[in-house]
Amino acid sequence: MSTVNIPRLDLDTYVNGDAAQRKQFSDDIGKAFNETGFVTITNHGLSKELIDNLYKQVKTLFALPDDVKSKYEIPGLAGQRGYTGKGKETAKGFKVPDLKEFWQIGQTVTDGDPVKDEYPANVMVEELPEFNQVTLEVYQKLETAGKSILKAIAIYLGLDENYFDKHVHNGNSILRTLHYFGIEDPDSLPADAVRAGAHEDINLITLLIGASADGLELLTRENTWFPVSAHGEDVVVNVGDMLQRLTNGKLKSTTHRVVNPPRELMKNSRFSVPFFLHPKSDMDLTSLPSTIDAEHPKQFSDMTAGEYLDERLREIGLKK
Ligand SMILES: O=C(O)CCC(=O)C(=O)O
Ligand SMILES: [Fe+2]
Repeated sequence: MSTVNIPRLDLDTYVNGDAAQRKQFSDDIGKAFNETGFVTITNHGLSKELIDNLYKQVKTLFALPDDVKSKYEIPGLAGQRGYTGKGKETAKGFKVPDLKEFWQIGQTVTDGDPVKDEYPANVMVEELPEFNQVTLEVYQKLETAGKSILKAIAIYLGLDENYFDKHVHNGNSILRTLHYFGIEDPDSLPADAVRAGAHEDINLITLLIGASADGLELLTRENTWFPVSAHGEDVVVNVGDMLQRLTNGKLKSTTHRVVNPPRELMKNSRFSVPFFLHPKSDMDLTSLPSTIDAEHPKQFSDMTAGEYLDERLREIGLKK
């Protein structure tokens, strides 16, 4: 039997709870991140209206003609802002690109902040002012939820509750709106073409809206695929490689993928919106000494978040 512990946790019990509720949340998320690397979260601060409007905007964006979208595909940005077209991202170790197109929004930093010059400006969709406005609001709300989750994780790790704050303040996080496009003729595809090939996320944690649509699966410790499904507006949260490195593998960056639907449903699109919570590039990802002992020898080389991101963007074909 596979050990698949994906608890459904109420973030409000951490943010506004009493000491016992906060401790319970932190224990529960820590345990799940140690076993399976995934939880689902309720009361994350995004209303149903906001999520519905987000999806409305995302569908409108991807329905724009390809020549309009490609005007927002900006060379030199490694897909980190604006549009990335079909066939551009290939999961590490795969030959055939994923069956998706996406749009990425990054951090908004006020003038005068030292990281201002590190980040490219966001790309605005001229045709859809509401897309720009709604995605900015979603970015900020998911960032706030993510910061609270990192506080609970810090406590689980025996660190100061505010350990992550200075690293994620003005961090290099990305909101990705994703379209897995419909395929009219599945026979035209290479045999191994999938919506999203098996991969691990690069960042600290990922908050995903939209796993209510089928397709997302995680790889269990027994090497079997297990479907991840969220209720309604719940947000799925998983550990990324940066947090796994920092904790010497105590928190698991679990491999996941998005499978193709049955053949007769291949013509239907799927949309999803992950928020990849990144620290600033100068965060040291060297494993915490408390996570290294005789039973758990050091697994990873010492790197900063910026060095690690650069290496990974090259591996997935976004950076040349
Ligand atoms: O579309 C999904 O459900 C998951 C997307 C994902 O894993 C990713 O973009 O890293
Ligand atoms: Fe992912």
